[in-house]
Amino acid sequence: MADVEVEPVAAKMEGLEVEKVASAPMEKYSQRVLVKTILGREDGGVGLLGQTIIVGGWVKTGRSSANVSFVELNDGSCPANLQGKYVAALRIANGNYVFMCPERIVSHASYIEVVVEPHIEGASHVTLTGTSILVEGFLKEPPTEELKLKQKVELSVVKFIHIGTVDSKNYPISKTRLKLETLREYLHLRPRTNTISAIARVRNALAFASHTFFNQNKFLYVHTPILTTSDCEGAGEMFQVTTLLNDAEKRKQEIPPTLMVMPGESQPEALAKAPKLIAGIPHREDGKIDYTADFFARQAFLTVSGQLQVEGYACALGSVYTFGPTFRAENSHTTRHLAEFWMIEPEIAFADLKDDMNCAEDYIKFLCQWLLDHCLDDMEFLAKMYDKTAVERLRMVASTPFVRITYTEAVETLQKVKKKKFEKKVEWGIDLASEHERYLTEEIYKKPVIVYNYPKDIKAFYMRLNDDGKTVAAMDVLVPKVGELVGGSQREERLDVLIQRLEEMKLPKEPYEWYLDLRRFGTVKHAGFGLGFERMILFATGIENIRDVIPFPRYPGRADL
Ligand SMILES: NC(=O)C[C@H](N)C(=O)O
Repeated sequence: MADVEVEPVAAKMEGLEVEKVASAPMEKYSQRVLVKTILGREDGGVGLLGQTIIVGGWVKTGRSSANVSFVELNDGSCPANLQGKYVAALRIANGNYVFMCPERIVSHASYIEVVVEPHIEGASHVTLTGTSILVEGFLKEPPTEELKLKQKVELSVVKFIHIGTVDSKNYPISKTRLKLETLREYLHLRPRTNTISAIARVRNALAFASHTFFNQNKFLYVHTPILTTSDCEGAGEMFQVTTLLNDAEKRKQEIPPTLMVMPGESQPEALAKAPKLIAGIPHREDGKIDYTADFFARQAFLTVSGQLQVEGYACALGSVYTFGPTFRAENSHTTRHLAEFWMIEPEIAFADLKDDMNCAEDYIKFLCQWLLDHCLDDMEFLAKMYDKTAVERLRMVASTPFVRITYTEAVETLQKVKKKKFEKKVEWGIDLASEHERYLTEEIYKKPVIVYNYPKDIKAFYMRLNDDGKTVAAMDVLVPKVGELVGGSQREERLDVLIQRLEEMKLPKEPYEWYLDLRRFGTVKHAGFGLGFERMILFATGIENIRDVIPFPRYPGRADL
């Protein structure tokens, strides 16, 4: 509830019945009522007639003539929807009603008309797209029956509390429909668009749903580090951390010896060359500055996955998960890769691959159902604009058992495909490419597919070796539109086998000593997976490019803003 209850004086002035008005609460920490608080009510705001309220937002579109001005005010609280828009519409007039886009607004209380008498100060400054306004007015009934069909309440302006003008010639997003690609140039302004704001709400809902799912199932949320020396995937796709302390003076301090690894060099090779300090800067024996040791004279990287660390917590607390940004230094320019992306990684003690697959399937279904229950307006808007099948897909995924096939079966199935020629030939042992993954889910099974028991040579060292000696207990969840959504495995809990796997893969043992401890001291079978959060949003919304589903995408060449 608001601490400030505005007296409905203006309503009285209009001769409205104001004895019994429900109140539209102001935001607790903001000086306005959200449009959603009014229009999101079941009665479309009727119970609030007579209330004096303050709304605030940014003008979406506006028009004015000699005696009529009209703007749509977007406060970001409501989804655009199929019938119209959840925006406040401002009309400055004392004459007849003017509709902005009547055909778009059908029988739905999706925006508020805000009527301003011409004498109101500021009335002529509020129509430009991008203008911010905070406006006080009272809710009244639209004057005609026809209008009442379209909206239940309108706001009659008493005064403008704030007007933030806009330099409209230079406002980059003043056009109503800009391509998503163009909007990427304005990452700071694009959340004002219907699409990006809908995606932001879907993203928020999926994050909340994730925490809900894992907490309901008694998983503990663990924060794993961003800076680490552990290469979880052992693939060397890590970004290195350097400091801006290039000034030798600043470095004239005792810096401990460090391990130096140059590109193309193994850690043992690097170890063989003892480090030297010259003017406080770590130098290699060959005289070159050791730029790799720039995290206070040690190496550090941005994490590729929180898995290894979260395993430590699983091996103490049972079921845990981590959720945070992860980084991959792949020079990928596809629509499905980012250099910085978010991953949700549950890890379960006393669990095997089957438990892992069950958990992943239940979790994905839960997310889909959550969007249907909590975000349908946004989902329908996105479906209408970008992918007609998106909502249907959510319903299908939420209610249909996923297909489960081994990698070997997947390869055999793909080899039988006559209709399509794959760019990459399907042979046992290959890493399935996106074209194969999508063919399985979109053409053959038409639903999510879990492929498990992959060849050990294409998977990470930590995955449990199967009895056949050729495959590991890994699983990927593949979904239509996206391909791989989840990757996970049962972990190798046997110390000797794990050491052997590290050796086979020519990975140094030393950096993983702490990880091996988890097998030395009270090892248990355990399993986990990682769900690429942005890929989940792509899959849910049908948006084509992953750069549009994260607020500030980072990809090769793009880290500004
Ligand atoms: N937690 C996981 O199993 C995810 C896996 N480490 C990956 O990055 O794909």
